[in-house]
Amino acid sequence: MAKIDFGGVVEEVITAEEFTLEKARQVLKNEVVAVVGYGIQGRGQSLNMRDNGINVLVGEGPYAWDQAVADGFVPGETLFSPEEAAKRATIIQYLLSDAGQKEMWPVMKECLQPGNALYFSHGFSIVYKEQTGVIPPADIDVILVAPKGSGRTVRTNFLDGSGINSSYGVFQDATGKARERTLAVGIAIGSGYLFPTTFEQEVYSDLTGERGVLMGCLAGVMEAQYNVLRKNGHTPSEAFNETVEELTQSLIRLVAENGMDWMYANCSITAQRGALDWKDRFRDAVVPVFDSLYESVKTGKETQIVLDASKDPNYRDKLQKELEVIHNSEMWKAGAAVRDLRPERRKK
Ligand SMILES: NC(=O)C1=CN([C@@H]2O[C@H](COP(=O)(O)OP(=O)(O)OC[C@H]3O[C@@H](n4cnc5c(N)ncnc54)[C@H](O)[C@@H]3O)[C@@H](O)[C@H]2O)C=CC1
Ligand SMILES: CC(=O)[C@](C)(O)C(=O)O
Ligand SMILES: [Mg+2]
Ligand SMILES: [Mg+2]
Repeated sequence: MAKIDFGGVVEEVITAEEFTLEKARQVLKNEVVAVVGYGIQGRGQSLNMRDNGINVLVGEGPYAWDQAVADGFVPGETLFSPEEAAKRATIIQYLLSDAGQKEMWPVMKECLQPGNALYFSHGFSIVYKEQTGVIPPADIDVILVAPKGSGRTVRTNFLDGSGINSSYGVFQDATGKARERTLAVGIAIGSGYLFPTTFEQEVYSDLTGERGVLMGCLAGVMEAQYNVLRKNGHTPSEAFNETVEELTQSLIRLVAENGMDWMYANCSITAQRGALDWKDRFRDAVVPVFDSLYESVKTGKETQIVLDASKDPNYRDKLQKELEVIHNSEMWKAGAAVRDLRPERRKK
């Protein structure tokens, strides 16, 4: 276990160099892993495990059955209904959508055998058990590996050799092997390192992060700035370039490469001075929003919103419409035009 100093706080992380793929294969050699739910995470994780030589079954309904077949899973051999896959496995990766996990739980519960491991990639079902009803029997392991990125990236990073970071946790250790099983699966799905968490810390931070800086806040502040520029007479190309394109094509890459100060260090004095002054104003302005977001996560209000929305049979159609509004907005149509003009795309 590597002890790593994260800005003065020492944490123990598991790297793929310490817990090697060879070791993961050894730990999992007598296990059958069923990935129940061939969605965004299920697909990425099962393909990576299969490529890593793990014995993987997929459990899926009509929703993504054809995709699983197209990816080489064979009906009756490596592809089954969710119940059948779960019954045949020793480690059950429960990767239905969070609302789907609640819905299917009465059936799934009956498929679990003593000594199985029930695996999640989110603390949602377990932590909000009053709302989901997901209460596993005492004689199984309940474990978590939560990749910190989209399932799409879990796969593409695996294919380009870079990997993804994941958090891991054990909620219930019935076999005495829960931790080892967790780490083995974590490495097998393509994690470059695994940092420790609990189901509760994972779900609180994840729900906050995606509603906040990673997705909701990011989209909101981009819209706000774009609209102000447009209101003041700037063209769409200018407003989009100054709000999104320069970020994704230049500045955030510098942050990813070497940190925030590196990005500042590589911009003009003019930009540095102004941005450093404005940074604190923006931070202070959004603190109340983030406080109320965290509260809404902790109290289960966000959970209820997700569960209620997913119950609507028209949810996917409604989502499609919401995404179309974004897609068809001037800002994101301008974005499409700007992306097509990137030198490397024009060369094709
Ligand atoms: N999407 C992502 O990249 C990430 C997802 N996670 C977690 O991984 C788990 C799986 O999430 P996703 O891959 O996004 O799931 P998803 O939305 O892609 O759905 C996975 C499967 O769930 C079933 N399903 C979907 N909606 C359903 C419904 N309303 N009722 C019954 N079944 C339904 C379908 O069989 C589908 O193939 C969740 O716990 C999620 O929070 C964690 C990290 C990132
Ligand atoms: C990709 C990820 O980890 C998210 C944003 O938390 C999610 O899709 O739930
Ligand atoms: Mg996440
Ligand atoms: Mg999430």
